[in-house]
Amino acid sequence: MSEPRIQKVGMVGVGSMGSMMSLLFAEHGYQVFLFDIEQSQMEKTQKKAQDLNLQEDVIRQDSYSQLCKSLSTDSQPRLIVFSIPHGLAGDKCLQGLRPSLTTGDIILDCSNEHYKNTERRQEELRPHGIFYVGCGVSGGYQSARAGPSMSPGGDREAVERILPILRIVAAKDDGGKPCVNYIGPGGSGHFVKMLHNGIEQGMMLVIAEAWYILTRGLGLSYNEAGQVLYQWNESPELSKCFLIAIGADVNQEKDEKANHVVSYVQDKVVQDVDESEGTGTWTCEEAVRLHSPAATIISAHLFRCASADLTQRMKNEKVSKGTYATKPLQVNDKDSFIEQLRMATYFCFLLCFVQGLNLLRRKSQQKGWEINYPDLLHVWSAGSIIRADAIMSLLQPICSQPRMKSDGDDILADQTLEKELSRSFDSTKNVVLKAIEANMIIPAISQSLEYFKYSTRTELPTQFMEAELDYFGHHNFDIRGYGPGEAKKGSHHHEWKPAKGTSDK
Ligand SMILES: NC(=O)C1=CN([C@@H]2O[C@H](COP(=O)(O)OP(=O)(O)OC[C@H]3O[C@@H](n4cnc5c(N)ncnc54)[C@H](OP(=O)(O)O)[C@@H]3O)[C@@H](O)[C@H]2O)C=CC1
Ligand SMILES: O=C(CO)[C@H](O)[C@H](O)COP(=O)(O)O
Repeated sequence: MSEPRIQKVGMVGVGSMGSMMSLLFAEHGYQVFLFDIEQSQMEKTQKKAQDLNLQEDVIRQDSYSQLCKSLSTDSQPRLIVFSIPHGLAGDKCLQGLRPSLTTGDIILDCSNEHYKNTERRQEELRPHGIFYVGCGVSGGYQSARAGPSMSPGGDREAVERILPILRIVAAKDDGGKPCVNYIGPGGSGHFVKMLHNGIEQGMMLVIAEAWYILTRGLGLSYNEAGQVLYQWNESPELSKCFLIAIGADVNQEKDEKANHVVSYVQDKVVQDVDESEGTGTWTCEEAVRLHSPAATIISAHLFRCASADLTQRMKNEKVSKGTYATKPLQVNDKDSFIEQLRMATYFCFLLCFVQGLNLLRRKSQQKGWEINYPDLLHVWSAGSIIRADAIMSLLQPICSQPRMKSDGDDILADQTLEKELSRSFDSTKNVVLKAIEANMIIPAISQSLEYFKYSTRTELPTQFMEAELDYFGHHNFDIRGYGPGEAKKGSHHHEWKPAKGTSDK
């Protein structure tokens, strides 16, 4: 006998994302019961539902228990979707819901939650037969309304039960295939979304630096910079790249007084330092813990943190008296430099994905998640913030190789990818050279270049560092010429300078 079809959805948290998802579910024929600790959010959502003639199906609730009662039918399961801040909010929601939850109920947490919280909650609820699915949702509030990219992870049986609904509401690729797939057990769905946001941060800084070079370095007007980005978005390497497409819009947008909106946006990103969002910080923590050199992603995160404290930057600038101020870029041929900048953007975007996927592979191996990478790339191929048609098409076959599943080489060892990176390498190098001459701010572009160089070379300055480590710390080293050896303590020590009063150690 087939499972009874879920017809009602509980939505906890109806802010930017939750309100739009409520309308999305309602539009697809589900009855949606809302609960938010902020009354005004429920009112606003109901108002929007009314405007869309969906008021019958978007119903406000006064408590967690009322919500659960309204969702009850003769046939299980009940589905409750979360779209709330990370951490404590999720625990409070569960505390409120817990007395009303019964066997078979499914919580679908569509918030950006730390995967360890997800796994803790799964453990707590599992003995009671209650399922907790951690689901990444990407695409911002516009996609939450039109159909987001979704990455659910947790108990397979529970995910299979709700996949039919998710397939209805999720973004669709050009062939109409829903951008939602089962990611894996435990907290893998939320981990994957965290990583998506890490890649997103890297890409966002790369494009922000390119914008800075175009406008501050080459002196393009916002309209002209917008035109360049529109063209890039149609170019073979960067085709249909969401962050470039919206970057073009951002440059063109004017307010009612015909001023460019972007011209008065303060230059600081604050959600990492006020901790309203955690995914960037968590990605960096994971990269460090997993010894995975996600250089572009980490540099983007640190840069955002530095940007947030404008007061301090102002003080620092006063001390340096503007000595390091940005200067116009010196280039002979503007158009050909813009083309080099486009290729540099491509180079760095590719490396954001490489760093993210390599990190995920390490985590997947550690946790035994067995992530299906082609399926994951498909999830990100429409609706998501990091969607980028040409890059996804390039990565799909690379990520389909069996080595992605085993403890094999990293993605950088792939020939096809190497071809793409090597043909954009010189452009990137020239952009870095010119930008540095002009005191441009390019942490993501320069770190991408450095990451690529040190990841693909066999002779590194660590030769000297390892010698110094052995000099003062007796840390040992491997001998050159005898193969790479393993990533563990070498067998050789040289007595560079015996400690006081000793002739040997
Ligand atoms: N905005 C975006 O583009 C995206 C956001 N996300 C994630 O989705 C989640 C929601 O984001 P967003 O909609 O932007 O956030 P909002 O702050 O706009 O909405 C969250 C809502 O949840 C409410 N809330 C907090 N605690 C509880 C609780 N215990 N019970 C019921 N409601 C509660 C909040 O109320 P109050 O304001 O009073 O705290 C608020 O109204 C976050 O985890 C975010 O990281 C994911 C993808 C994209
Ligand atoms: O999850 C998101 C997009 O995918 C949200 O938009 C989130 O707010 C992005 O913020 P951050 O870059 O700080 O993680």
